[in-house]
Amino acid sequence: MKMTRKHQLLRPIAAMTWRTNRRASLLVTALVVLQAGAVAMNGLSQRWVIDSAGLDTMTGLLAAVVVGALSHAVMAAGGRYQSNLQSDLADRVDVQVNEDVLTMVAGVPTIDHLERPDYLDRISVLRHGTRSLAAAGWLLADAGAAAASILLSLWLLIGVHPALALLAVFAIPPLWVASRGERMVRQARDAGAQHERREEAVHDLFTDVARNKEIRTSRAGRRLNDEASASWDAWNLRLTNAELGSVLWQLGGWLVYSAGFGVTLVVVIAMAADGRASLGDLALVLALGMRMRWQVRFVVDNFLRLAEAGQATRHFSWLTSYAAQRAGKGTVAPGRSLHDGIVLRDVHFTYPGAEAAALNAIDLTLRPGRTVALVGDNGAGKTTLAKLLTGMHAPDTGSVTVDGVHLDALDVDSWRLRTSATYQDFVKFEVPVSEAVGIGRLTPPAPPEEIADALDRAGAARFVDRLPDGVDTQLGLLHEGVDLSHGQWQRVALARGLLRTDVSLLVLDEPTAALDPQAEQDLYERFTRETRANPGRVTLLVSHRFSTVHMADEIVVMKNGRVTEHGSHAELMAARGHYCDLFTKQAMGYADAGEVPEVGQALS
Ligand SMILES: Nc1ncnc2c1ncn2[C@@H]1O[C@H](COP(=O)(O)OP(=O)(O)OP(=O)(O)O)[C@@H](O)[C@H]1O
Repeated sequence: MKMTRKHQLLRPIAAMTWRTNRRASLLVTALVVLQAGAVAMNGLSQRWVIDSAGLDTMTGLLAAVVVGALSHAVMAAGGRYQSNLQSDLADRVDVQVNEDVLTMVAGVPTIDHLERPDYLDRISVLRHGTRSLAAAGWLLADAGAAAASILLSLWLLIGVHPALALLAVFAIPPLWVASRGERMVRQARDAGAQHERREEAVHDLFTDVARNKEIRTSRAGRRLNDEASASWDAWNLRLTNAELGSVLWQLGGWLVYSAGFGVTLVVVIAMAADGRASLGDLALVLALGMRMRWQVRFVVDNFLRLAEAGQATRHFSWLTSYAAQRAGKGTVAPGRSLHDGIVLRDVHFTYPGAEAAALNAIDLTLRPGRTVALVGDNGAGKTTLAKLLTGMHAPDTGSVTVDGVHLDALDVDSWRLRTSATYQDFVKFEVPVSEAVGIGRLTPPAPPEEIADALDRAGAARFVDRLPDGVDTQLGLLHEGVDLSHGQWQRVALARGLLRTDVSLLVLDEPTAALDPQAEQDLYERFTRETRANPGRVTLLVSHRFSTVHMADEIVVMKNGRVTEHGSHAELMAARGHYCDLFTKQAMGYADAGEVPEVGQALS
């Protein structure tokens, strides 16, 4: 990673630390600077003490003892106090960095980063590394102070004999091998992120009631766990090997330093023996040499931790620039009422890593005031198209425009204000019913009458009235609430999607998959009537049931990512194509079961 990028990130981290606690930040900075001088002063005082020992005057000895005591106090007590303060500050900044990461992850308008394994790996490594990232500024300051202290020590050593500067050369191998070892560990950690995610995902399977049922039935629990554990163990072995390799390299580096220090001592002892150096000089070299070993070690350790922070820093920088790149261009979405509608021109889209395109050459105009039904077999591309329209994905080529403005040029928040959607993989919010529905409002809280209206339009009012506390009933077993049937949960999700009525685009992606065909048809008829009364809105109904969408103003049939038929029910029936074929089969089936009586009329 380039230094400039690191600096770009260190600045906000430093600013966050400063904002968190100014007094503590100032105190720690002062202690860092003091520490840098204390080591050299300590060595120097030892020389003064020894050199003053033979003299008549006590003043020099006293001054040396005071300097020595002070520097020792700064190193011992100050060091501990400083590290406690630093750790406390880093903890608080960690919370802030974590929040920033989550805000960025959630703030990226598209969802590609949540579907791509390589991006998920980066986010996972970053989320595990926020603590080291938060401490990065102090690590750098400490390493800088230690480096300054080493230079000061060197200057004092050169005062004894210039050749003693060679001790600095022996400090290079430990630094160099530390960097090499760190690279090995970092690569192993990056490579293992997917195993870590997998292990976590498997553990989640065991604690989630809904998924746990399936695992128990299929008795797949042990196998899944064994597989995830095996892949985790393999990665752990690789990480342990890398860490062991790193330690061996460091051991080699320290052996070189120790040998150099030994040679230095022999030289100074020889100098003292023939009178070219005093006993004080010998004490100084001994003290500084020992301290320098400690200081180099400190720089190395900080460097290793800084490199770990660097790994998180790289991913943080990536996320920051990715989020900035993906941010809306700032054009505010056109007014609530659409005029020209939403136009897709030659839209192609392939999921990252997928071989086949999910959408292929889509040309479609969704006109305001109309309900458009999107039908097709499983995997036809219906949900993908819905996700493109709500801005979750951007087309690879082609364009999506809203009243003539390109969707990727729109301010995403303003477009989200104009859209509402219910997806087939809805969320079961375990909160009171009113909140589970009220979350659908962008500026909470939702007034009770709006919630009641949404529940009514979603066909949920009746069963909610029967709940122990009506709309105040706590949902879900997690908080000792009431669990609902899957269809009831789906109706609550639908009410959430229907809460906002001032939208330009309403996407209902199989919102009724858990309901019977008759209930689905009733709801679809209602949405179609509502949209006709709302001439500035487009409602997109996604369904794989051909028989329940015949009332829509337009029906779009999709197959293998392409639009194969498009028109009104009557037009498509007259064309006698795929739609006519499947509609007839499905409608007949339901009519035989007496579920969708209107279908008979529609067929005739
Ligand atoms: N996140 C994803 N990553 C890779 N491929 C995906 C992803 N989501 C969907 N696909 C693929 O894209 C194609 C279209 O999927 P899509 O979910 O849009 O179909 P659909 O018509 O909504 O199907 P269904 O009726 O089953 O919901 C499928 O081949 C599917 O495998």
